[in-house]
Amino acid sequence: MSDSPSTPAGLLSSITEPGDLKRLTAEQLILLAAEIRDFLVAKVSRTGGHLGPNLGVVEMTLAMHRVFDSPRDKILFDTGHQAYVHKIVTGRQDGFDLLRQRGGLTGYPSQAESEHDLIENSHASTALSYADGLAKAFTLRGEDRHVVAVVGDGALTGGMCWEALNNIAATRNRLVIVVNDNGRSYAPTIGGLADHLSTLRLNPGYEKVLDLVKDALGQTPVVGKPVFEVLHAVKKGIKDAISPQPMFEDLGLKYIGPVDGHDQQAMESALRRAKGFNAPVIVHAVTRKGYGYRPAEQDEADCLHGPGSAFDVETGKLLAAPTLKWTKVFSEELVRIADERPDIVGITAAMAEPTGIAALAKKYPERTYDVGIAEQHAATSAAGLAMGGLHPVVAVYATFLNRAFDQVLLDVAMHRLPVTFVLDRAGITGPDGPSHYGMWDMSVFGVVPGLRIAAPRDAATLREELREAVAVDDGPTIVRFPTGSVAPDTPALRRVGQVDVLREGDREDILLVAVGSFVGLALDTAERLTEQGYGVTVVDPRWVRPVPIELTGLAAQHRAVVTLEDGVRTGGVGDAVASALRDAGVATPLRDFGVPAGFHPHGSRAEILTALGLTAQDIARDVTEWASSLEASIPVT
Ligand SMILES: Cc1ncc(C[n+]2csc(CCOP(=O)(O)OP(=O)(O)O)c2C)c(N)n1
Ligand SMILES: CC(=O)[C@@H](O)[C@H](O)COP(=O)(O)O
Ligand SMILES: [Mg+2]
Repeated sequence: MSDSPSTPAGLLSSITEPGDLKRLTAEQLILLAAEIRDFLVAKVSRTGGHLGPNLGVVEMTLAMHRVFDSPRDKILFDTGHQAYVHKIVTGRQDGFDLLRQRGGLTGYPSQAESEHDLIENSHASTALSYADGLAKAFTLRGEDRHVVAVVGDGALTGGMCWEALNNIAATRNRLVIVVNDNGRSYAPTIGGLADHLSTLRLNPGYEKVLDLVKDALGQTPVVGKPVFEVLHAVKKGIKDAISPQPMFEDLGLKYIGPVDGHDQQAMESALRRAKGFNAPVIVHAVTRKGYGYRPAEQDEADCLHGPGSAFDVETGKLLAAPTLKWTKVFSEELVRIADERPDIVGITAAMAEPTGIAALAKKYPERTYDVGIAEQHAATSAAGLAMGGLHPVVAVYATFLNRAFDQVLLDVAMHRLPVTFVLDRAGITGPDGPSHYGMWDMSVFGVVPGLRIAAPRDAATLREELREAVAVDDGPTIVRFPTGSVAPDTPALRRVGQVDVLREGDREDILLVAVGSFVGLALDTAERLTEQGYGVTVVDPRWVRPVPIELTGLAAQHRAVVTLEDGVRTGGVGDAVASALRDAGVATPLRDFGVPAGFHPHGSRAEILTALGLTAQDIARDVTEWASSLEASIPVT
């Protein structure tokens, strides 16, 4: 960047690396922040993405990159959805036209994109643990490098943060924790911690008062120790009077704040002081989610946390016509069930609106619990609720239940407790990338003794299987469905025990077992196989783990079995069906189709499934090739 920065209009285009920020004047930084906000709104309004969180961290991110030296110093983002500004100032402005699209920028930090990025996992409450380890490594290797971790007030409600803080407080490593306190996850952040932070947040920045005192004292001739003692006494008095924050200091952590996170100079001053401590320190920044863009600031639901697609810049409203979403079908049925069943209670992990629990909270606030971003606690708290005679419905995104496996296994299932986990965004989701794919549950939780998993294929079976799930009183259940618009209802021709027969061929050549949202794919595949001359039966087991025993009988009547699931193949439903056939002595050959175990790049759900060969055309081709290899056992007329 030239020594004399370009005209204000082109400031942003002149920023190609963090070093370019260090030459800007205070006035230019204000102009740059405005340009960045315009850039964020312009780009995200076309692609969708996490607008609210990123509008709230503009000054903070600029300050971090001016005070610290990335990538030598490491700046970590908890959850990572608020790293767009970081990407903008680290040479990736051009990539925002393809944000969250296949082949384009990811919506989270990405090591493949930049040496400035580290944490790629979009699951909350991990950054402080990474930071603890990284800071220890720098210290042990004798490297004079700082670690900065940005953690939101929502993420701070996650237990891992407190495990990390407990360890960090026992070190003297160079670690600056920036608490980005905007008072919200999606909705206002809940719990005692949130209340404590708001106590701090609502008091005037005692740091400002302190600076004023310092300035005043500074005019007198420096008298050394007595001045420091006076200053310290004043600071203690101010602290106790204005912003008691023993929580962090009792942990042994230095605390700076609350600081106005939109005051560039104040943020830089706080970060420079924190950097100078050369020890763990918390900088408590108070920000506003959606800051600087009225539709986001005024969005009471979630400050335009993450519009999923293009929206109108004037209003912030999505441009796409609304469709019936799986979540809404669940939400409405849950309220109907709650009307009939006073023992039904709902639990959300800081995602009441996105998971549909909000409707229950609206009608039965006393029977709905937001536990914060705390899925492990949600599962075991649900176990407690069940021990108390209630039937909890825990609604989370499928991917986030991964972290509560032990709780589901031993706190819920081992006690045979009636808890229903409703997993939204199950299967391949898309734009949020691999740490958001809900592809593991049917495999991981499929091994839990006594746990039953339902995978509805449409709205009618979601309602039916949700009711069946909450009727189970001797163990946990999972009901899982994908992101997006609900599939059209596919009525069954008949039901064999638990299993719905959806299509019958003129011969019993191939039994196609379709799991949940893959029923449509299975029916399309069946049509293609029929054109090849095969007789194809399509069935939906509905309850997929444990495998319904009727499948073994149906398999024995056919020459081949094919399974299709929107979940990881390894240990998935296909493997479970194969195991059941072996146990039943049914020798019918089986071919399973599912998501290969791996971290598949982001894109649209359709693009990713196509790339994985999970299309009717690809599957029919593969099945035909496979069947011909079996030849004698599957004659084609
Ligand atoms: C384990 C986990 N649960 C839920 C989510 C979904 N989620 C994404 S961002 C978010 C809110 C984060 O709030 P906060 O940490 O305060 O960051 P902010 O968006 O306010 O900047 C949630 C719940 C997640 N990413 N990870
Ligand atoms: C960062 C995060 O975990 C959520 O904000 C997620 O991006 C939301 O996904 P949906 O858009 O599917 O609700
Ligand atoms: Mg927040």
